[in-house]
Amino acid sequence: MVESVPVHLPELEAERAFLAQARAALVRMHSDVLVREIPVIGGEDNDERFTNEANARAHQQRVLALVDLPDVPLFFGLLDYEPGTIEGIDRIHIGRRHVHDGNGVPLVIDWRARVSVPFYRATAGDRQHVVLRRRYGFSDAAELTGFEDEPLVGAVVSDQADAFLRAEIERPRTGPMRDIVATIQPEQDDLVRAALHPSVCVQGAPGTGKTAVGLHRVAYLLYTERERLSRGGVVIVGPNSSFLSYIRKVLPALGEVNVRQITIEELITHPTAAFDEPETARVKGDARMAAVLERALWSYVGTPVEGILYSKGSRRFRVHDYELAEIVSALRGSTRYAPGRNALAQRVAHAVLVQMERSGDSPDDRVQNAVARSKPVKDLLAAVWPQVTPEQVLHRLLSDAAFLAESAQELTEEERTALLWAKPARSWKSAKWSVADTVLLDELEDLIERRTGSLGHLVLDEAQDLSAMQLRALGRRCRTGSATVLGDVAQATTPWAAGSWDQVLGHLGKTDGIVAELDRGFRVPEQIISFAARLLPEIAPTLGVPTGVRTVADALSISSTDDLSSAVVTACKTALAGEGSVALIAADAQVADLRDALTAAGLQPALLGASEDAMDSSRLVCVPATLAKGLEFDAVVVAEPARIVAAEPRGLQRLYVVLTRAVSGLQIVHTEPLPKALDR
Ligand SMILES: Nc1ncnc2c1ncn2[C@@H]1O[C@H](COP(=O)(O)OP(=O)(O)OP(=O)(O)O)[C@@H](O)[C@H]1O
Repeated sequence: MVESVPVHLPELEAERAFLAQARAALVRMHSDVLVREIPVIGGEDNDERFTNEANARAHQQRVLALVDLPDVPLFFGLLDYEPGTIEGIDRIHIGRRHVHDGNGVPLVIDWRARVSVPFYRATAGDRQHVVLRRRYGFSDAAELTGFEDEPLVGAVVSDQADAFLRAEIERPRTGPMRDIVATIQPEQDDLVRAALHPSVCVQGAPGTGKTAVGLHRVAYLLYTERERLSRGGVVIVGPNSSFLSYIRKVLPALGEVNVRQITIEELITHPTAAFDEPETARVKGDARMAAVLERALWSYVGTPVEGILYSKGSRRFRVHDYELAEIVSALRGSTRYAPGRNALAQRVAHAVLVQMERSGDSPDDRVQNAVARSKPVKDLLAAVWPQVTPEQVLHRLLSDAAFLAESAQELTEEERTALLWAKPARSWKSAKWSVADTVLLDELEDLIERRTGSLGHLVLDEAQDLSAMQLRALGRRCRTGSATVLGDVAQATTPWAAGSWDQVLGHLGKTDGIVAELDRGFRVPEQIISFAARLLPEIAPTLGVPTGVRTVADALSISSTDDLSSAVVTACKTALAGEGSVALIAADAQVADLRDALTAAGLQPALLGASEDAMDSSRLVCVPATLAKGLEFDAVVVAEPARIVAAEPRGLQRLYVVLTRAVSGLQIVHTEPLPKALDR
């Protein structure tokens, strides 16, 4: 959104009048929906209640989607088509949603519609029937301030789009992330508009627009596949609540209010009360754990050593041990654990029924069910196919070294030792589970009884940090749906990260997914990205060096000092003299002291993670390094890189994340030497 674009005034006035007309039309559309009666089906059975609730929900969402957000411009672009290309109209305004007048004549066309595509894709060489593209500038209050025309025929000025993009990227940040719908780039548009199936996986350097692409893709898919997706729903999984809070406004601004944005812990809803050492968490997240859990669970199924005797009146029916053994062995592994148990009871009952028939009876299903529930059969089940809970199996696995050794042949002895609890809880009921444990419990749950239902679409942001077992748990929730997987292997900070993107897709159960790469960095100025990229040979040697699309004068400064606090205060004051958001990022353990120093200097910094709206409430935010992922600020001050590196096993990756958060300027302040890779 460019604020001052020189334009011919009467035409600007006409555009303003059109904007006012479109706004009035949207208000009317909103009030039409508001007063429209929601159809109610009579009756109180479950189907009718479900339909009535679904209708009410759909109505509510439609009402919300039509709210005119005062600070979001209703359109951002315009296309003039060659006459006759589209029936009835040659000129379309493109906006975040569709607006029509009282007669159904479109005033603003949704950016997701097919006729809007050339706004993002047409070039002088491939005009797609477009003769002119117009881009509008708005003030922060969404007032139309100007526009810029890009003719695609005749004398073509080629750098206008770039200037517009640059202005849009550099518009000072206040509060949460905003949409990029006015300036989506062609390589991003390819991914945004990719079909629902197969799944898409995007590897991209910092600031290449992965998160933006994921969010706009969701909006696009909800537009083209609303019916299909409304059944299973769409979920976006992000790394933590600060990140989710940062992205929360993008989809509503695009008119999509019905997408859950949550962390993986919120998706796998098992309470946690324990923490793992990194090596323990790594082993628990390893794909080999799937086989370990499967073996552990099935080891509960034994071999019958004696037959059973079923009595009915004075008659006795016997099923021999070898017959039982045959039934058990046929069932073992051919179904999930719980249905296998039920099937065992039914097959044994059937064997009894066959004998009853042979002796002249004609028993029916009810008799078979009665036999399946009888004491001899129950005793058999308890002995050879006992009922188990995920908690029981995992508790035994993590506390019983012999059981673990038997179940976990694929792990090394050191890995098994890392798994065993130092002080096991007495019973599975009192066990305290860690985050990694809850994922194992989730796997066991599915081995016992298949999870039903599937999301329509799942977006995984910062997916490079997920473990194989987490990916399996996520994939189970989206068995028939598709996924958008976003990440950067150079930013993998967890010791349990699953590995290459092909492996990630494999664990997720989406082996048909396509892997694409974004390599133009929009956020970070070239000088900063090439400085941060000095770390790449150490942290991700296979990745190419990213490029920045912009250079910014004096974007990077590095100062060595004896007094960290006062140097940080000075750097933050310098940054605050500019426009937009400012972050101080430091090792988690140093944040409190530095924040005190900033407060003492009268700067009133907010603390990220302390409240939902930390990034909305103050221009200056103190950010613990472990929460910086996915975020961005106009200016960033990084304190003591060496401490950030020393704080964790993948400290260099963390530093790479931290160094790539700035849109305009990065100041590095240090007392200790910089990490070797940077200090060239
Ligand atoms: N086409 C675009 N037009 C305008 N701004 C863009 C465009 N693409 C990306 N940006 C901006 O660049 C910044 C980085 O985008 P985003 O956060 O999506 O990148 P990312 O690849 O997810 O980064 P990271 O790896 O650091 O999480 C955002 O401010 C985004 O709005």
